[in-house]
Amino acid sequence: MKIALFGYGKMGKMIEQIAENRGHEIVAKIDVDTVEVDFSNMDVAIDFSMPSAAFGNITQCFEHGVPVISGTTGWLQDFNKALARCEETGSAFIYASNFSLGVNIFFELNEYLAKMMRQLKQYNVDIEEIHHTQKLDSPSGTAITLAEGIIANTDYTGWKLDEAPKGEIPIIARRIADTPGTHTVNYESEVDTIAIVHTAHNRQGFALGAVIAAEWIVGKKGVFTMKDVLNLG
Ligand SMILES: NC(=O)C1=CN([C@@H]2O[C@H](COP(=O)(O)OP(=O)(O)OC[C@H]3O[C@@H](n4cnc5c(N)ncnc54)[C@H](OP(=O)(O)O)[C@@H]3O)[C@@H](O)[C@H]2O)C=CC1
Ligand SMILES: O=C(O)C1=N[C@H](C(=O)O)C[C@H](O)C1
Repeated sequence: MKIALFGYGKMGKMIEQIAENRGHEIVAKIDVDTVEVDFSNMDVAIDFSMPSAAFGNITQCFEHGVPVISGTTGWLQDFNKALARCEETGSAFIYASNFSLGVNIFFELNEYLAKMMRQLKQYNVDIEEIHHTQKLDSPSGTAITLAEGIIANTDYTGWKLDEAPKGEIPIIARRIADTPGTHTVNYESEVDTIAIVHTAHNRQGFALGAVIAAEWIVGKKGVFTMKDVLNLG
């Protein structure tokens, strides 16, 4: 498979290694300085770039009929517009705030736990995410997906960074050098705490998930999620 990498930073480089080990060819490494892109020579694009660049990269690929795997976080204000462009152009798209198998299982666990906690008003929930200090967006995309999973299954109506009013979920974002990504969902009562935690030890899980999604999407049309790719839920 011919893969174009939009964004050749920490994740782009890790995806290159894993894709080549699985027999794929990297045909383009598109970065902030790239002047011209040859869209005719790629089977699939994988975008791990920057919040300000993701929407433009993704929609350019759609215009050229190239399916897109998007891992960039922090651009969700344009998400619905991207979905509409995908449908209009007859292209194919997967966005995931986190491509690792472990986190996608964690997302399922989070929703299952939220359903059980719905009636237990003595517990208050919060989410903590810890990432490396180069991270541009806050809270993390993964923390937002976790919050959305709780909101869909309880009476919580929204989330806020740091302090949140009653009925909304506080998300605490910490930045610590060299931390690939740790997410905790905490239910606190006066008598105890129930916590679920996912800790990434490195970036390999994110990159492998993105390459597996790219292998899966070629030849398909429409908007999909990692649940489709991994047959979860
Ligand atoms: N969904 C998931 O599983 C995961 C998502 N992520 C997300 O992926 C994104 C990238 O993460 P990471 O690799 O760590 O970040 P890096 O900062 O290491 O890499 C981002 C790269 O994008 C480049 N870039 C800037 N502008 C453009 C542009 N217009 N087109 C293409 N590339 C551009 C940057 O170039 P330059 O440095 O020259 O500006 C840089 O090389 C982040 O949003 C992060 O949150 C990260 C890990 C897992
Ligand atoms: O920027 C990162 O590094 C990561 N970003 C994603 C996010 O915002 O959730 C996924 C992962 O946690 C690493």
